[in-house]
Amino acid sequence: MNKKSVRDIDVAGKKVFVRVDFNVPLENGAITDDTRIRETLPTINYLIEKGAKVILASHLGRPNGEFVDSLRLTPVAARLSELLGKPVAKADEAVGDAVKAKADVLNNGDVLLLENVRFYPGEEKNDPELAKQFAALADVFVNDAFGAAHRAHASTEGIAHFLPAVGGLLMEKELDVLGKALRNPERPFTAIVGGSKVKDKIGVIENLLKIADNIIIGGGLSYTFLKAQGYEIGKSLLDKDRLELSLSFIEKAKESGVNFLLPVDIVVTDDFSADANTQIVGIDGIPADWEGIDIGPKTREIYADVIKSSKLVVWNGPMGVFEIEPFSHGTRAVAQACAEAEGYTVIGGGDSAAAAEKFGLADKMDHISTGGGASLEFMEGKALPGVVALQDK
Ligand SMILES: Nc1ncnc2c1ncn2[C@@H]1O[C@H](COP(=O)(O)OP(=O)(O)OP(=O)(O)O)[C@@H](O)[C@H]1O
Ligand SMILES: O=C(O)[C@H](O)COP(=O)(O)O
Repeated sequence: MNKKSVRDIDVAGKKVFVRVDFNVPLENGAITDDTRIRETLPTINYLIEKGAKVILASHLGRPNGEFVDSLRLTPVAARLSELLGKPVAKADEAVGDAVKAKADVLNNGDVLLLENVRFYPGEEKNDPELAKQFAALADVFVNDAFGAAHRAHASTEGIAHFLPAVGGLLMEKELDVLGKALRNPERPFTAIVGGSKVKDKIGVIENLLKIADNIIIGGGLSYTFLKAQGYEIGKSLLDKDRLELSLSFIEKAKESGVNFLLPVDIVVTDDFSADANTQIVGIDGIPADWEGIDIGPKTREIYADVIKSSKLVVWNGPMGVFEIEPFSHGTRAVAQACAEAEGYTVIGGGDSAAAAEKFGLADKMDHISTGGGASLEFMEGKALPGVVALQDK
């Protein structure tokens, strides 16, 4: 990282405002995956050991500038306290006199978690007034929220204009791993792009065409590419505004010698449910009233071979509707191949990370990013505002 990190500054006795990404999945108020909390422990423990007064801030969900009780950070404070093995004070607001009073009585090594920063309309607007109020709570700003680094918000970007600003250890790790992978990739470098949002993934494919040796396309994304080549895709997902662009990627890959892999067979279904009828068809055999839901067995084999013989694999987006068991085989095969690959495997957050976890293969991957959208924007080659705002080394 060409930005200063928490290791480059003196934090002893200082109040440190640490922006973390504790945007964890909740079900009936219980945290169902605490990865994002666990991944911030190195930074928090480092600050505790150095005698800093740690003030943590995060968003949770999208409350749109209003106080929403179900999106309070109370369960997160409890889980963090368990993980740290020490009490974590919790504020019911993120700014104001009551919060300031709580911050002012912290002893060295104490931890305070502020309330959800998105309860304030100024957060997502990057309002300098709100950023100033956050800054007034502390002496130093540490950004460890890689998952929110693509957002220019008051607690991720704005605050950095009012306090000395450095990166946390998770931020440093994410940028180093993803940066090293993409800037100087070990070859063959294989990028796997799946999922359902064609619009969101187009940018990443465009950038990958410049750096990858193999690009594997799967999931809902594939059908726009198949349709662009003239195949019938039935009721499968389609982004009809991006047909030409998809075709141009296939052409560009040919010109630049990139191996651009699309499915050769497909699992199709007549209904989006576990007990629906399914068939395996070639790409020229999708029935007009059925939809593609997973990659077929031949495709799985081809993709797995390419993945296993790669030196670097970066994966973003499932190969099919893996949440429904009969349509999970393609994603499972790709996850298994990543786990078995000799090379370095990086998962770009979001659903692919959830899939690897579900199949019990997460610990076989070399790096699972805590950023979904953030890792995607990073892979697109875009600057992340939460990183740009930090002090240069
Ligand atoms: N053939 C398909 N038809 C419809 N939906 C699909 C298909 N293949 C995969 N999906 C769905 O795509 C969703 C994930 O798509 P998305 O583009 O959000 O990827 P992602 O990996 O979550 O991205 P991010 O990592 O940025 O969060 C999954 O819920 C999956 O069920
Ligand atoms: O989950 C994420 O990708 C981050 O926490 C950012 O959340 P957002 O998409 O609501 O800004």
